Amino acid sequence: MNYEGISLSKIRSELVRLEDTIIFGIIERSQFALNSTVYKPNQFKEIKCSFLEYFLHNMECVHAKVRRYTSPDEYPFTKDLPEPVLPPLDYPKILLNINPEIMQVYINNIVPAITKEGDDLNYGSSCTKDVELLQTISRRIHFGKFVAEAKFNDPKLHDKYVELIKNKDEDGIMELLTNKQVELKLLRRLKKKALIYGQEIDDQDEDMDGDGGSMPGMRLNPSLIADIYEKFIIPLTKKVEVEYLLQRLDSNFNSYNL
Ligand SMILES: O=C(O)C(=O)C[C@]1(C(=O)O)C=C[C@@H](O)C=C1
Repeated sequence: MNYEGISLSKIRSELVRLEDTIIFGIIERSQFALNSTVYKPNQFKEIKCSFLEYFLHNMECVHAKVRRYTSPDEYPFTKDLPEPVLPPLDYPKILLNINPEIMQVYINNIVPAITKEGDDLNYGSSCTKDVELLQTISRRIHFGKFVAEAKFNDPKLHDKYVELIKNKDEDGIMELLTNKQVELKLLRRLKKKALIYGQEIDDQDEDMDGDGGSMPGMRLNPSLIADIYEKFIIPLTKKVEVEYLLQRLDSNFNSYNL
């Protein structure tokens, strides 16, 4: 993906599109039990790390070979990955990967909130869904770098950001980049989307006899997605924005050319 010339409104529309992928990812993962075995090390013969890390590392090896992690919006969760077999592309390399923190939040807070406790032995299926969801959440959160660059380039705010960055004023940067109205709109939209996407649609819901029909069943609690965004996804995106901006005036910093 090429980010040159991309505006804050275009970046926000990509964040809106990613919401749909995250909601469906959550619905998909929630059909399996918590399966905590897959998140603990040394559970299976010959696998010292957790089954999820083993699964992720194997997938990321293939993706690294096809240059996935040279793209500015893709970060791996595991280390010791092979070099790409494709020639490198000329992207600025920003050293800002909060995937270790995203992984902790995912295992300790998100999975327990979206699944039922217990073990249904669907380890491979659970991890397939975990990997898809983790990658999308990570992409969404690291998009904070583009949001931050767009805000830094806003002529009305630029000088203020420069001053705050020079003073290393993290709280001031956080306050300036926060847009409560955008956050509230986002949380309202997520509740609506979760209500619609989370419905069980079956033939019996059709109101053929005109008696008003019955309420459709829900695949998840409609406020769950908004809660996850409010408690984890938005704060981590803002953390990425602050960390990006704190590096923004370093002499060796290669910014995105938005
Ligand atoms: O859209 C923005 O301005 C962002 O910075 C992104 C985001 C978010 O994570 O959705 C984060 C901080 C703002 O307060 C509003 C929304």
